[in-house]
Amino acid sequence: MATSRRRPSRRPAPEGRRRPAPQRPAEPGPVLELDVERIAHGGVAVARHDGRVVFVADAIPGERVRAQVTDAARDRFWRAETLEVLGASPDRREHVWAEASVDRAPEDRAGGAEFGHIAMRRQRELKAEVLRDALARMGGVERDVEVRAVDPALAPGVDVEEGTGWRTRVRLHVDAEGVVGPYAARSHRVVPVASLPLAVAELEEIAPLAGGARRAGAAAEASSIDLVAPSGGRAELVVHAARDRRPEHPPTVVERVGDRSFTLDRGGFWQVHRGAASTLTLAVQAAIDADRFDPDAENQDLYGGVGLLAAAVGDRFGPSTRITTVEADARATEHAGANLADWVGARAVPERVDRYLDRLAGATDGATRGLRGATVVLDPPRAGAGRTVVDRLAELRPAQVVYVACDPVALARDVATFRAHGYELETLEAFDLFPNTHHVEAVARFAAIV
Ligand SMILES: C[S@@+](CC[C@H](N)C(=O)[O-])C[C@H]1O[C@@H](n2cnc3c(N)ncnc32)[C@H](O)[C@@H]1O
Repeated sequence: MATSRRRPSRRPAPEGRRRPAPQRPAEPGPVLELDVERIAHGGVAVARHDGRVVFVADAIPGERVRAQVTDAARDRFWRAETLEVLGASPDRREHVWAEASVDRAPEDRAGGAEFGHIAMRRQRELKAEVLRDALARMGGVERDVEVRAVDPALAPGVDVEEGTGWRTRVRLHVDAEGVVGPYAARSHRVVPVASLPLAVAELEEIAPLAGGARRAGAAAEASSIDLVAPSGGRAELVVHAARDRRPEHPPTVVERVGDRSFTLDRGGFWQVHRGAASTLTLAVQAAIDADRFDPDAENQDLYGGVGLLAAAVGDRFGPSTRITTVEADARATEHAGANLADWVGARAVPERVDRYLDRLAGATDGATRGLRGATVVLDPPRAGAGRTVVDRLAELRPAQVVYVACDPVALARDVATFRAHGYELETLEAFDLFPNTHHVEAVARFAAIV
């Protein structure tokens, strides 16, 4: 039922869509009472109004909510934000982050904790549902999957029960008035906050929150502040100006995973949850089928970062295991080379994965034996490996591919491409590496069946 209209707000395209449709200006619509049916990819729930799908934020399947339509520009679906919960789910709880609570006006809700109002067990069930649906709809695979909490033994200091205290990297923004905070959900408006419950304790201590920004040295020209808590060193606060260039020799930090140390640029990629690197190390090691593993084949760690997963493979199968880690970022590759230096069989190649595979496919000089019999670990960014890379990789016929995925829809698309090449999804594990958000990490194994 339509009762009122509110000011327009800019909405990002739904996550997981590879190429967003050309941006249309959001058109605010009515306030509706909605019965929420199920969860969708991207952390929003699905309801219907007059036969039209409405994606509604901050709601739980089974609830009845009063919601403001914030974008009614399309015929096919609208977007809305919960204003009031009229019939609460038994899984609704007080938000773990007061500043992200549904009790606040939607434009004042801090972003980055869009599941924080849902009981942890239900959060994981919803993530499993999204993964299952995506695999069925886009990957053509019916697969039941459980999303598992991080083992507390792998994540010291993290409150696994509450899903708090896990973020080792946080970016805060600084607006024109010098206000420091996260962006509000679904916008680029900076929201001042008094706490960062998802961050590890060391970061909460040094974060310049609730008016402390200028004290902490956020100069007038600062545009963002990065908080970094490496496991092998002190937590650091880094202030960036809008026109900062990446220094030629950026400062480095050390991360420890079991007995290993990894050096990386302070602003370089590292798995964000305090227990993520260990969880993925164990998951990748477990996913590799030892019967299909050949230590002398041209094994690959594609999208390798600073060599975390190449090390996982080597630690399982021995230091003479041949493995090439391929990474587009030259600095990360340099670190990977050094991090894996004590390994006879490891090398690091600074190249884009698509070009690297093209080169392998074209090699006719005997310099490579191709990927026949090889094991490939594939850990692409959120958009997934994509058709070009999966086509090329599958044509090179590795024995098995262990795919680490942080986006269910991108994974499901790539599943379909692998299957079209005769690779079947054999195993699938999922981990809650981003508690209180909608994100989920999956580790899948594909093997050539034809
Ligand atoms: C999800 S991270 C995984 C890194 C590493 N496996 C780890 O767990 O630490 C993805 C990595 O892929 C790199 N990357 C992004 N696009 C790439 C491309 N086209 N070719 C090679 N590497 C790429 C990024 O720089 C990033 O280090």
